[in-house]
Amino acid sequence: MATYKLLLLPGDGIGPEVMAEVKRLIGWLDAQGIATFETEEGLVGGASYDADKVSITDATMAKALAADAVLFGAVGGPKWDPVPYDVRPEAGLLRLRKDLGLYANLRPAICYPALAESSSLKRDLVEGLDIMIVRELTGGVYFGEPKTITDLGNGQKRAIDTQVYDTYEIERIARVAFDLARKRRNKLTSMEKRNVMKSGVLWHEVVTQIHQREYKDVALDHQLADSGGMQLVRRPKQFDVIVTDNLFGDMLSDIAAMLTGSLGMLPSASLGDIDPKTGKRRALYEPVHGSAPDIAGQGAANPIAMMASFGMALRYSFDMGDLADKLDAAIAAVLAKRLRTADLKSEGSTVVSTSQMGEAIVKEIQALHA
Ligand SMILES: NC(=O)c1ccc[n+]([C@@H]2O[C@H](COP(=O)([O-])OP(=O)(O)OC[C@H]3O[C@@H](n4cnc5c(N)ncnc54)[C@H](O)[C@@H]3O)[C@@H](O)[C@H]2O)c1
Ligand SMILES: CC(C)[C@H](C(=O)O)[C@@H](O)C(=O)O
Ligand SMILES: [Mg+2]
Repeated sequence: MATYKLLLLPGDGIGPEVMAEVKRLIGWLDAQGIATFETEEGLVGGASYDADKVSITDATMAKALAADAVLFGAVGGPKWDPVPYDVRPEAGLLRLRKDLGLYANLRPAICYPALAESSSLKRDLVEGLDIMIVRELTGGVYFGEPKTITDLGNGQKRAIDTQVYDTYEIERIARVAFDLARKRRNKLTSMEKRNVMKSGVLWHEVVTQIHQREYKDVALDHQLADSGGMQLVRRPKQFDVIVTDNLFGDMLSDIAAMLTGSLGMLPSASLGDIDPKTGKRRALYEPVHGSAPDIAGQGAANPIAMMASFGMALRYSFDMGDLADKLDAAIAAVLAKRLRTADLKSEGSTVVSTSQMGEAIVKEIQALHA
Protein backbone atom coordinates (compact mmCIF):
# COMPACT_ATOMS: atom_id res chain seq x y z
CA MET A 1 0.00 0.00 0.00
CA ALA A 2 1.43 3.37 -1.02
CA THR A 3 2.02 5.97 1.67
CA TYR A 4 1.29 9.54 0.74
CA LYS A 5 2.72 12.67 2.29
CA LEU A 6 0.04 15.10 3.39
CA LEU A 7 0.69 18.53 4.85
CA LEU A 8 -2.20 19.72 7.04
CA LEU A 9 -2.57 23.48 7.47
CA PRO A 10 -5.64 23.99 9.70
CA GLY A 11 -5.24 27.79 9.99
CA ASP A 12 -7.60 29.98 12.00
CA GLY A 13 -11.15 30.17 13.34
CA ILE A 14 -13.14 27.09 12.37
CA GLY A 15 -10.19 25.82 10.27
CA PRO A 16 -8.79 23.60 13.07
CA GLU A 17 -12.33 22.46 14.04
CA VAL A 18 -13.19 21.17 10.57
CA MET A 19 -9.66 19.79 10.01
CA ALA A 20 -10.09 17.67 13.17
CA GLU A 21 -12.85 15.75 11.35
CA VAL A 22 -10.54 15.00 8.40
CA LYS A 23 -7.96 13.77 10.91
CA ARG A 24 -10.62 11.49 12.39
CA LEU A 25 -11.26 10.05 8.93
CA ILE A 26 -7.55 9.66 8.15
CA GLY A 27 -7.08 7.89 11.50
CA TRP A 28 -9.89 5.48 10.70
CA LEU A 29 -8.60 4.76 7.17
CA ASP A 30 -5.19 4.00 8.65
CA ALA A 31 -6.55 1.80 11.46
CA GLN A 32 -8.55 -0.21 8.92
CA GLY A 33 -5.52 -0.59 6.64
CA ILE A 34 -7.47 1.09 3.82
CA ALA A 35 -5.04 3.95 3.21
CA THR A 36 -2.05 5.36 5.03
CA PHE A 37 -1.06 8.98 5.01
CA GLU A 38 2.12 10.36 6.44
CA THR A 39 0.76 13.60 7.88
CA GLU A 40 2.57 16.64 9.10
CA GLU A 41 0.97 19.79 10.44
CA GLY A 42 1.99 23.41 9.97
CA LEU A 43 0.89 26.94 10.76
CA VAL A 44 -0.68 29.30 8.27
CA GLY A 45 -2.56 32.59 8.40
CA GLY A 46 -3.09 34.34 11.72
CA ALA A 47 -1.76 31.32 13.63
CA SER A 48 1.52 31.64 11.73
CA TYR A 49 1.58 35.41 12.22
CA ASP A 50 1.17 34.99 15.98
CA ALA A 51 4.08 32.55 16.11
CA ASP A 52 6.46 33.93 13.47
CA LYS A 53 5.18 37.37 12.33
CA VAL A 54 4.55 36.06 8.79
CA SER A 55 1.44 34.39 7.35
CA ILE A 56 3.48 31.39 6.21
CA THR A 57 7.16 30.66 6.86
CA ASP A 58 9.68 29.59 4.20
CA ALA A 59 10.05 26.31 6.11
CA THR A 60 6.31 25.59 5.83
CA MET A 61 6.39 26.55 2.14
CA ALA A 62 9.22 24.02 1.64
CA LYS A 63 7.09 21.33 3.31
CA ALA A 64 4.16 22.23 1.04
CA LEU A 65 6.41 21.87 -2.00
CA ALA A 66 7.64 18.47 -0.80
CA ALA A 67 4.18 17.06 0.06
CA ASP A 68 2.03 14.96 -2.28
CA ALA A 69 -0.86 17.24 -1.35
CA VAL A 70 -1.72 20.03 1.07
CA LEU A 71 -4.97 20.16 3.03
CA PHE A 72 -5.90 23.70 4.00
CA GLY A 73 -8.55 24.74 6.56
CA ALA A 74 -9.24 28.49 6.59
CA VAL A 75 -7.46 31.69 7.53
CA GLY A 76 -8.28 35.16 8.77
CA GLY A 77 -10.40 36.91 11.37
CA PRO A 78 -10.87 40.28 13.05
CA LYS A 79 -8.00 39.60 15.48
CA TRP A 80 -5.56 40.22 12.61
CA ASP A 81 -7.25 43.29 11.11
CA PRO A 82 -4.47 45.57 12.41
CA VAL A 83 -1.52 43.53 11.01
CA PRO A 84 0.45 44.90 8.02
CA TYR A 85 -1.15 44.13 4.65
CA ASP A 86 1.66 41.96 3.28
CA VAL A 87 1.59 39.63 6.30
CA ARG A 88 -2.19 39.51 6.74
CA PRO A 89 -3.51 35.91 7.15
CA GLU A 90 -4.92 35.71 3.60
CA ALA A 91 -1.45 36.43 2.15
CA GLY A 92 -0.30 32.98 3.30
CA LEU A 93 -2.97 31.30 1.20
CA LEU A 94 -2.18 33.47 -1.82
CA ARG A 95 1.53 32.60 -1.53
CA LEU A 96 0.73 28.89 -1.39
CA ARG A 97 -1.41 29.17 -4.53
CA LYS A 98 1.17 31.23 -6.43
CA ASP A 99 4.36 29.44 -5.38
CA LEU A 100 2.86 25.98 -5.92
CA GLY A 101 1.56 27.11 -9.35
CA LEU A 102 -2.03 26.11 -8.50
CA TYR A 103 -3.75 27.87 -11.39
CA ALA A 104 -6.85 25.68 -11.62
CA ASN A 105 -9.39 25.84 -8.80
CA LEU A 106 -12.21 23.32 -9.15
CA ARG A 107 -15.28 24.25 -7.10
CA PRO A 108 -18.07 21.70 -7.51
CA ALA A 109 -21.51 22.76 -6.30
CA ILE A 110 -23.74 19.76 -5.72
CA CYS A 111 -27.14 19.94 -4.08
CA TYR A 112 -27.62 16.72 -2.11
CA PRO A 113 -31.25 15.55 -2.42
CA ALA A 114 -31.78 15.87 1.34
CA LEU A 115 -30.68 19.51 1.25
CA ALA A 116 -32.95 20.82 -1.49
CA GLU A 117 -35.07 22.41 1.23
CA SER A 118 -32.05 24.11 2.86
CA SER A 119 -31.21 26.17 -0.21
CA SER A 120 -32.29 29.78 -0.37
CA LEU A 121 -33.86 28.91 -3.74
CA LYS A 122 -36.98 26.86 -4.43
CA ARG A 123 -36.58 23.08 -4.35
CA ASP A 124 -37.26 22.49 -8.07
CA LEU A 125 -34.56 25.00 -9.06
CA VAL A 126 -31.79 23.25 -7.11
CA GLU A 127 -32.80 19.59 -6.75
CA GLY A 128 -30.23 17.50 -8.64
CA LEU A 129 -27.91 20.46 -9.17
CA ASP A 130 -24.38 19.41 -10.13
CA ILE A 131 -22.19 22.15 -11.54
CA MET A 132 -18.45 22.72 -11.59
CA ILE A 133 -16.94 26.18 -11.38
CA VAL A 134 -13.41 26.31 -12.74
CA ARG A 135 -11.77 29.41 -11.32
CA GLU A 136 -8.42 30.71 -12.60
CA LEU A 137 -6.39 31.01 -9.39
CA THR A 138 -2.92 32.49 -9.93
CA GLY A 139 -3.60 35.49 -12.18
CA GLY A 140 -5.90 38.43 -12.67
CA VAL A 141 -6.47 41.25 -10.24
CA TYR A 142 -5.31 39.15 -7.28
CA PHE A 143 -1.70 39.25 -8.44
CA GLY A 144 -1.45 41.99 -11.13
CA GLU A 145 1.04 44.84 -10.60
CA PRO A 146 0.88 47.66 -9.74
CA LYS A 147 -1.15 47.07 -6.62
CA THR A 148 -0.77 50.23 -4.57
CA ILE A 149 -2.32 53.00 -2.52
CA THR A 150 -0.60 56.33 -3.26
CA ASP A 151 -0.99 59.56 -1.36
CA LEU A 152 -1.73 62.24 -3.94
CA GLY A 153 -0.75 64.98 -1.51
CA ASN A 154 -4.00 66.92 -1.88
CA GLY A 155 -5.90 65.11 0.82
CA GLN A 156 -6.72 62.36 -1.66
CA LYS A 157 -5.33 58.86 -2.02
CA ARG A 158 -5.39 56.64 -5.10
CA ALA A 159 -5.80 52.85 -4.90
CA ILE A 160 -4.76 50.74 -7.87
CA ASP A 161 -5.38 47.05 -8.50
CA THR A 162 -4.35 45.66 -11.85
CA GLN A 163 -6.15 42.97 -13.82
CA VAL A 164 -3.63 41.13 -16.02
CA TYR A 165 -4.04 37.98 -18.13
CA ASP A 166 -1.60 36.54 -20.67
CA THR A 167 -2.74 34.20 -23.44
CA TYR A 168 -1.07 31.13 -21.90
CA GLU A 169 -2.90 31.61 -18.59
CA ILE A 170 -6.26 31.65 -20.33
CA GLU A 171 -5.35 28.74 -22.60
CA ARG A 172 -4.36 26.41 -19.76
CA ILE A 173 -7.42 27.11 -17.59
CA ALA A 174 -9.67 26.74 -20.65
CA ARG A 175 -8.15 23.32 -21.37
CA VAL A 176 -8.77 22.20 -17.76
CA ALA A 177 -12.40 23.30 -18.08
CA PHE A 178 -12.97 21.72 -21.53
CA ASP A 179 -11.41 18.43 -20.33
CA LEU A 180 -13.71 18.39 -17.31
CA ALA A 181 -16.74 19.18 -19.47
CA ARG A 182 -15.89 16.18 -21.70
CA LYS A 183 -16.05 13.90 -18.65
CA ARG A 184 -19.35 15.44 -17.54
CA ARG A 185 -22.26 16.72 -19.65
CA ASN A 186 -20.08 18.23 -22.39
CA LYS A 187 -21.12 21.81 -21.85
CA LEU A 188 -18.90 24.77 -20.97
CA THR A 189 -19.91 28.35 -20.18
CA SER A 190 -17.17 30.96 -20.17
CA MET A 191 -17.81 34.11 -18.13
CA GLU A 192 -16.00 37.47 -18.42
CA LYS A 193 -16.86 41.11 -18.98
CA ARG A 194 -15.60 41.83 -22.48
CA ASN A 195 -18.04 44.76 -22.68
CA VAL A 196 -15.87 46.79 -20.26
CA MET A 197 -12.57 44.96 -19.72
CA LYS A 198 -9.70 44.32 -22.14
CA SER A 199 -8.89 41.16 -20.19
CA GLY A 200 -12.46 40.07 -20.97
CA VAL A 201 -11.88 40.66 -24.69
CA LEU A 202 -8.74 38.51 -24.64
CA TRP A 203 -10.41 35.86 -22.42
CA HIS A 204 -13.29 35.52 -24.91
CA GLU A 205 -10.92 35.39 -27.91
CA VAL A 206 -8.61 32.75 -26.41
CA VAL A 207 -11.40 30.49 -25.10
CA THR A 208 -13.06 30.65 -28.55
CA GLN A 209 -9.78 29.73 -30.30
CA ILE A 210 -9.08 26.78 -27.99
CA HIS A 211 -12.62 25.57 -28.60
CA GLN A 212 -12.26 25.81 -32.38
CA ARG A 213 -8.86 24.14 -32.43
CA GLU A 214 -9.15 21.42 -29.81
CA TYR A 215 -12.64 20.97 -28.37
CA LYS A 216 -15.24 21.40 -31.13
CA ASP A 217 -17.18 18.45 -29.66
CA VAL A 218 -17.92 20.42 -26.45
CA ALA A 219 -20.85 22.86 -26.50
CA LEU A 220 -19.44 26.28 -25.58
CA ASP A 221 -21.31 29.44 -24.73
CA HIS A 222 -20.18 32.81 -23.39
CA GLN A 223 -21.97 34.92 -20.80
CA LEU A 224 -21.11 38.30 -19.35
CA ALA A 225 -20.20 37.61 -15.73
CA ASP A 226 -22.86 39.88 -14.20
CA SER A 227 -25.62 38.27 -16.20
CA GLY A 228 -24.03 34.86 -15.57
CA GLY A 229 -24.40 35.51 -11.85
CA MET A 230 -28.04 36.31 -12.40
CA GLN A 231 -28.54 33.09 -14.43
CA LEU A 232 -26.86 31.13 -11.64
CA VAL A 233 -29.67 32.01 -9.27
CA ARG A 234 -32.40 32.16 -11.94
CA ARG A 235 -31.92 28.74 -13.52
CA PRO A 236 -28.78 27.12 -12.07
CA LYS A 237 -29.33 23.73 -13.67
CA GLN A 238 -28.68 25.17 -17.17
CA PHE A 239 -24.93 25.02 -16.31
CA ASP A 240 -22.49 22.13 -16.42
CA VAL A 241 -18.96 23.59 -16.24
CA ILE A 242 -18.30 27.32 -15.81
CA VAL A 243 -14.83 28.76 -16.48
CA THR A 244 -13.99 32.23 -15.26
CA ASP A 245 -11.23 34.44 -13.91
CA ASN A 246 -9.90 34.71 -10.37
CA LEU A 247 -12.18 37.45 -8.99
CA PHE A 248 -15.40 36.48 -10.80
CA GLY A 249 -14.73 32.85 -9.77
CA ASP A 250 -14.41 33.89 -6.13
CA MET A 251 -17.77 35.63 -6.17
CA LEU A 252 -19.66 33.16 -8.36
CA SER A 253 -18.58 30.22 -6.21
CA ASP A 254 -19.88 31.82 -3.00
CA ILE A 255 -23.18 32.39 -4.84
CA ALA A 256 -23.20 28.77 -6.02
CA ALA A 257 -22.59 27.65 -2.43
CA MET A 258 -25.97 28.94 -1.34
CA LEU A 259 -27.67 26.89 -4.05
CA THR A 260 -26.41 23.79 -2.23
CA GLY A 261 -27.72 24.85 1.17
CA SER A 262 -24.67 26.38 2.87
CA LEU A 263 -21.19 27.72 2.29
CA GLY A 264 -20.18 24.92 4.65
CA MET A 265 -20.93 22.41 1.86
CA LEU A 266 -18.53 23.54 -0.88
CA PRO A 267 -15.16 21.80 -1.27
CA SER A 268 -12.43 22.73 -3.71
CA ALA A 269 -9.28 21.44 -5.36
CA SER A 270 -6.52 23.82 -6.40
CA LEU A 271 -4.36 22.09 -8.99
CA GLY A 272 -1.16 22.83 -10.87
CA ASP A 273 0.53 21.11 -13.77
CA ILE A 274 1.90 17.61 -13.63
CA ASP A 275 5.62 17.76 -12.93
CA PRO A 276 7.21 15.72 -15.77
CA LYS A 277 10.04 14.66 -13.43
CA THR A 278 7.88 13.20 -10.66
CA GLY A 279 4.70 12.55 -12.62
CA LYS A 280 2.83 14.23 -9.76
CA ARG A 281 0.42 17.13 -9.88
CA ARG A 282 0.90 19.85 -7.31
CA ALA A 283 -2.31 20.19 -5.33
CA LEU A 284 -3.93 21.91 -2.39
CA TYR A 285 -7.43 21.08 -1.16
CA GLU A 286 -9.46 23.71 0.65
CA PRO A 287 -13.08 24.39 1.50
CA VAL A 288 -14.54 27.44 -0.25
CA HIS A 289 -15.60 28.99 3.06
CA GLY A 290 -13.48 31.10 5.39
CA SER A 291 -12.64 31.02 9.09
CA ALA A 292 -16.22 31.96 10.10
CA PRO A 293 -15.27 34.11 13.12
CA ASP A 294 -18.96 34.44 14.04
CA ILE A 295 -19.22 30.74 14.94
CA ALA A 296 -15.58 29.80 15.71
CA GLY A 297 -14.95 27.95 18.96
CA GLN A 298 -18.57 26.82 19.35
CA GLY A 299 -18.32 23.37 17.74
CA ALA A 300 -21.03 24.53 15.33
CA ALA A 301 -19.11 24.53 12.03
CA ASN A 302 -20.15 22.24 9.22
CA PRO A 303 -17.18 19.94 8.48
CA ILE A 304 -18.60 18.64 5.18
CA ALA A 305 -16.80 21.14 2.88
CA MET A 306 -13.48 20.22 4.53
CA MET A 307 -14.16 16.48 4.47
CA ALA A 308 -15.31 16.64 0.85
CA SER A 309 -12.12 18.59 0.02
CA PHE A 310 -10.20 15.60 1.37
CA GLY A 311 -12.48 13.51 -0.89
CA MET A 312 -11.26 15.57 -3.84
CA ALA A 313 -7.67 14.82 -2.74
CA LEU A 314 -8.49 11.10 -2.78
CA ARG A 315 -9.81 11.53 -6.32
CA TYR A 316 -7.33 13.92 -7.90
CA SER A 317 -4.06 13.26 -6.03
CA PHE A 318 -4.25 9.70 -4.78
CA ASP A 319 -6.17 7.81 -7.45
CA MET A 320 -8.66 6.56 -4.85
CA GLY A 321 -11.84 7.41 -6.72
CA ASP A 322 -13.76 4.48 -5.16
CA LEU A 323 -13.03 5.71 -1.66
CA ALA A 324 -13.99 9.26 -2.68
CA ASP A 325 -17.30 7.88 -4.00
CA LYS A 326 -17.88 6.15 -0.65
CA LEU A 327 -17.19 9.38 1.21
CA ASP A 328 -19.72 11.21 -0.99
CA ALA A 329 -22.26 8.43 -0.42
CA ALA A 330 -21.65 8.60 3.34
CA ILE A 331 -22.24 12.37 3.36
CA ALA A 332 -25.47 11.90 1.38
CA ALA A 333 -26.62 9.13 3.75
CA VAL A 334 -25.97 11.17 6.91
CA LEU A 335 -27.89 14.11 5.45
CA ALA A 336 -30.71 11.78 4.40
CA LYS A 337 -30.95 10.73 8.08
CA ARG A 338 -31.64 14.41 8.73
CA LEU A 339 -28.51 15.07 10.74
CA ARG A 340 -27.59 18.73 10.29
CA THR A 341 -25.06 21.22 11.59
CA ALA A 342 -26.69 24.52 12.58
CA ASP A 343 -26.07 26.18 9.19
CA LEU A 344 -28.35 23.59 7.55
CA LYS A 345 -31.00 23.11 10.18
CA SER A 346 -34.53 22.72 8.96
CA GLU A 347 -37.82 21.45 10.32
CA GLY A 348 -37.60 17.91 11.61
CA SER A 349 -33.81 17.77 11.50
CA THR A 350 -31.49 16.90 14.37
CA VAL A 351 -28.88 19.57 14.95
CA VAL A 352 -25.45 18.10 15.68
CA SER A 353 -22.03 19.53 16.47
CA THR A 354 -19.00 19.56 14.17
CA SER A 355 -17.54 16.45 15.78
CA GLN A 356 -20.87 14.59 15.86
CA MET A 357 -21.25 15.24 12.14
CA GLY A 358 -17.68 14.05 11.46
CA GLU A 359 -18.25 10.95 13.57
CA ALA A 360 -21.53 10.13 11.82
CA ILE A 361 -19.86 10.39 8.39
CA VAL A 362 -17.01 8.10 9.43
CA LYS A 363 -19.52 5.57 10.85
CA GLU A 364 -21.43 5.66 7.59
CA ILE A 365 -18.28 4.96 5.53
CA GLN A 366 -17.59 2.08 7.88
CA ALA A 367 -21.03 0.68 7.12
CA LEU A 368 -20.51 1.15 3.37
CA HIS A 369 -17.13 -0.54 3.62
CA ALA A 370 -18.34 -3.57 5.56
N1 LIG B 1 -9.96 29.98 2.21
C1 LIG B 1 -9.94 30.80 3.23
O1 LIG B 1 -9.15 30.68 4.14
C2 LIG B 1 -10.95 31.90 3.30
C3 LIG B 1 -12.06 31.93 2.46
C4 LIG B 1 -12.99 32.97 2.62
C5 LIG B 1 -12.80 33.93 3.60
N2 LIG B 1 -11.69 33.85 4.39
C6 LIG B 1 -11.46 34.78 5.50
O2 LIG B 1 -12.32 34.37 6.56
C7 LIG B 1 -12.67 35.51 7.35
C8 LIG B 1 -14.18 35.60 7.49
O3 LIG B 1 -14.73 35.86 6.21
P1 LIG B 1 -16.29 35.88 5.90
O4 LIG B 1 -17.03 35.97 7.19
O5 LIG B 1 -16.50 36.84 4.84
O6 LIG B 1 -16.56 34.46 5.22
P2 LIG B 1 -16.78 33.02 5.89
O7 LIG B 1 -16.81 32.05 4.78
O8 LIG B 1 -15.76 32.78 6.93
O9 LIG B 1 -18.22 33.10 6.57
C9 LIG B 1 -19.38 33.56 5.90
C10 LIG B 1 -20.63 33.02 6.63
O10 LIG B 1 -20.76 31.63 6.37
C11 LIG B 1 -20.75 30.88 7.56
N3 LIG B 1 -19.92 29.68 7.37
C12 LIG B 1 -18.77 29.61 6.67
N4 LIG B 1 -18.28 28.37 6.72
C13 LIG B 1 -19.11 27.65 7.47
C14 LIG B 1 -19.13 26.28 7.91
N5 LIG B 1 -18.16 25.40 7.56
N6 LIG B 1 -20.14 25.89 8.71
C15 LIG B 1 -21.13 26.74 9.05
N7 LIG B 1 -21.18 28.03 8.66
C16 LIG B 1 -20.17 28.48 7.89
C17 LIG B 1 -20.12 31.79 8.62
O11 LIG B 1 -20.55 31.45 9.92
C18 LIG B 1 -20.57 33.16 8.14
O12 LIG B 1 -21.83 33.47 8.64
C19 LIG B 1 -12.05 36.72 6.64
O13 LIG B 1 -10.84 37.02 7.29
C20 LIG B 1 -11.78 36.21 5.23
O14 LIG B 1 -10.72 36.85 4.58
C21 LIG B 1 -10.77 32.84 4.27
C1 LIG C 1 -9.33 34.27 1.66
C2 LIG C 1 -9.31 34.74 0.25
C3 LIG C 1 -7.89 35.11 -0.13
C4 LIG C 1 -9.89 33.72 -0.74
C5 LIG C 1 -9.94 34.32 -2.13
O1 LIG C 1 -10.37 35.47 -2.30
O2 LIG C 1 -9.54 33.62 -3.07
C6 LIG C 1 -11.26 33.15 -0.41
O3 LIG C 1 -12.27 34.09 -0.47
C7 LIG C 1 -11.57 31.97 -1.33
O4 LIG C 1 -12.64 31.96 -1.91
O5 LIG C 1 -10.73 31.05 -1.42
MG1 LIG D 1 -13.99 33.40 -1.54
